[in-house]
Amino acid sequence: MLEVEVTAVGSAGDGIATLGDGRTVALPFTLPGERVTARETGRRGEVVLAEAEAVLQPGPDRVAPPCRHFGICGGCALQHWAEAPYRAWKRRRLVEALERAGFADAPVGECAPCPPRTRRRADLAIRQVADGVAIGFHARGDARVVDMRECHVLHPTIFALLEPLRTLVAKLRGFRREGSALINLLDSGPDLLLRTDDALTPGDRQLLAAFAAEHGVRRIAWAKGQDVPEMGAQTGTVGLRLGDATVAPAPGAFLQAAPEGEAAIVAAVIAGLPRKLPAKARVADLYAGVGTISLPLSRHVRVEAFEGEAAAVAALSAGANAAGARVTAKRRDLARQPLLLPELASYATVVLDPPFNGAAEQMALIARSKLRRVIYVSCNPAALARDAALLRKANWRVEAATPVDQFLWSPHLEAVVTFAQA
Ligand SMILES: C[S@@+](CC[C@H](N)C(=O)[O-])C[C@H]1O[C@@H](n2cnc3c(N)ncnc32)[C@H](O)[C@@H]1O
Repeated sequence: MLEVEVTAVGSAGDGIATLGDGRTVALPFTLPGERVTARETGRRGEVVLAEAEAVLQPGPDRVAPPCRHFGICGGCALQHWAEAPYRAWKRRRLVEALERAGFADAPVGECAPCPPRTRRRADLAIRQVADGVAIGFHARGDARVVDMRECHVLHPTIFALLEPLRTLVAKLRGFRREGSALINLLDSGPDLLLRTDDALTPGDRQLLAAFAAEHGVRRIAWAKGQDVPEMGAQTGTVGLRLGDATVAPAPGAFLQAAPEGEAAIVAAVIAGLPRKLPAKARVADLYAGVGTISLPLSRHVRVEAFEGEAAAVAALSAGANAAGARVTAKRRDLARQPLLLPELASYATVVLDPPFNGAAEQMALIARSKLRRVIYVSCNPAALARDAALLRKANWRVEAATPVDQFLWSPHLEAVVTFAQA
């Protein structure tokens, strides 16, 4: 048994303390200023992992977590922390990422909040359990599924589908032991991608159709395991408003996790544009998805969007064309075929919003380019630090940096950073 004083919160959201012999110990659900007793549970590299047994002296910023599943559910790590220090910690994560890249004293703004119950995209696990069907996020640290009876991050429209989904899945012959439900809340209502572990029967398909009609779900796509999804039931068209266009994302398409987060990202990107843009100027939006950034950006400037997924390119092109938006979308694998120096030179600015692992190949070229300005949207401070270090070496500076708390109560951080040539 250890007795330690917690001094900080680390990047995974765990309290951090230093042992007498100088080793670092990570203690989930503890906070700075707390004295706790703890049991050692393992190692992560040099770090000792431990679970707090008792909080001998609670910290000044400890609050009652609102959710009954907190501590068990893997969705949230920090509900026990008061809002102001929690948000200051999220901002600090961006400060530290930029410091690691070599940008000390970067102008980092306040953290843009996303309120509870605004998450519009949920990837939920489904399991057969002793007394029925469980649906929810995975438990913290293991593969169990938390059968969510409340959730303070999901939009209420998504949460309201969970109980009827339990009933539906329990009746499906095509469900045996496990599956998943990816729900995107579009402007046309919830859009469901259901995966089960066996083939659907004709009776199952009727059940899906009845579910869609009863619960206002315009489209249910279905797949066995990781197969390509097929249509399970459709009662109408799906749509999501982006800028002046309406797009129809494919089932399970990437969307920013919360509309408030999306609005903060788009506002920070637009604020990062050069003040004067010639009439013929073009901006490249890399890793454009269905056009979350391209479409609102096209109100200000002509946009060329690049994206690796064919379905996203098709959705973006169709939406942009129907609305007459100034966006052309092209499919391109930016890891294998990053934009080359002459291509980069043709843009007034490049915006990029890469996946979790960042954009090493593309950033190496951007760092060597004649571009004067790059706006980087990041969902992973570690990848941002690696990618930004390439710009630092090439003498760029940070003009603005905005942390966005898109994943409330989790350790994840979204950020928008505008870099300019020094
Ligand atoms: C974080 S999402 C951003 C999407 C979009 N900007 C948005 O805000 O909705 C990353 C996008 O990068 C795409 N992507 C991943 N790897 C890629 C690659 N090698 N080349 C091009 N696009 C890729 C994904 O399909 C996804 O749409």
